[in-house]
Amino acid sequence: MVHRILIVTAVAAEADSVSAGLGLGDPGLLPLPGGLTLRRHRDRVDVLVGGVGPAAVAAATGTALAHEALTGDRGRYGLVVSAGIAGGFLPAAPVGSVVVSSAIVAADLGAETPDGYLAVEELGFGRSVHHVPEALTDRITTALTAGSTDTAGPDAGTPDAGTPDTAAPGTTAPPYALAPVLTVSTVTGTARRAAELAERHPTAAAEAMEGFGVAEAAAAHGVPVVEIRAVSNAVGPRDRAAWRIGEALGALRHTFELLSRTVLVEPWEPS
Ligand SMILES: O=C(O)c1cccc(C(=O)CC[C@H]2O[C@@H](n3cnc4c(=O)[nH]cnc43)[C@H](O)[C@@H]2O)c1
Repeated sequence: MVHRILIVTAVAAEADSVSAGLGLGDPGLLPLPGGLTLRRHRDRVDVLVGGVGPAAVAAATGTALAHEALTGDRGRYGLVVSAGIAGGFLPAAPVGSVVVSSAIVAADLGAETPDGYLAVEELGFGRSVHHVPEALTDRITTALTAGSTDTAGPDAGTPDAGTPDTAAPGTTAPPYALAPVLTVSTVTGTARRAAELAERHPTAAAEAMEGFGVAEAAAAHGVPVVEIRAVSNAVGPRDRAAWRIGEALGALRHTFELLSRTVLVEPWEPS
């Protein structure tokens, strides 16, 4: 049996981009407890607006996962995806590019001490990292690379391919990076904080506010999880006017267009 896929975003604009990219037509609307609504596409892919921040989205994702487990005809979801826009660390993730998570990291779940930051593991409880199965990221990056070479020539699809043109669907595919994505409860707004995070997580390519919450809920239900983010702004000194939300939403849509031809048609199932 092929399990459904659950894609969770923070806000409706992100869900609209994902849904448009899927190209599966108008979804059916399925009310869930807690005032949530699942957008069900062709009985295969569910898109959920889960709210901003790790706590809201963990509650929403947990509700959807429990609902499927208790009332669904397929037992459980086969895959959960945390999707949306994000801040990007330069040079790995310029505005308009996409980051596929190799790991989902709670970057502020721990304790400050006079000697520096301690993650929860170092405090003796909990976890701050979810590793994403390589078999899953391989399938995703293969699809994105194929999409890039289809439409944009040999350099597209590599992390250092540079800032793409505005990502209108059907034109240049966004370049991507495969790297850890950080989850923060507070958007980084200073160069000092950005440098702290980069020092602690030198391979991270993006920060957003939901991935770890989605991952905790997915892990509690034994479902694999990946985070896919389109970069709207650089991580650094706050400049909200510089956020390129339209460009990022276009890249998000294009990414799901590419995935819907492959990964989301033949869903990855853990062995
Ligand atoms: O105003 C709009 O039209 C609009 C459309 C789509 C999304 C938004 C958001 O504000 C989404 C908030 C969401 O974005 C993530 N995000 C984006 N950049 C960063 C960042 O630098 N650091 C942390 N998070 C970021 C985050 O996941 C928020 O949930 C507005």
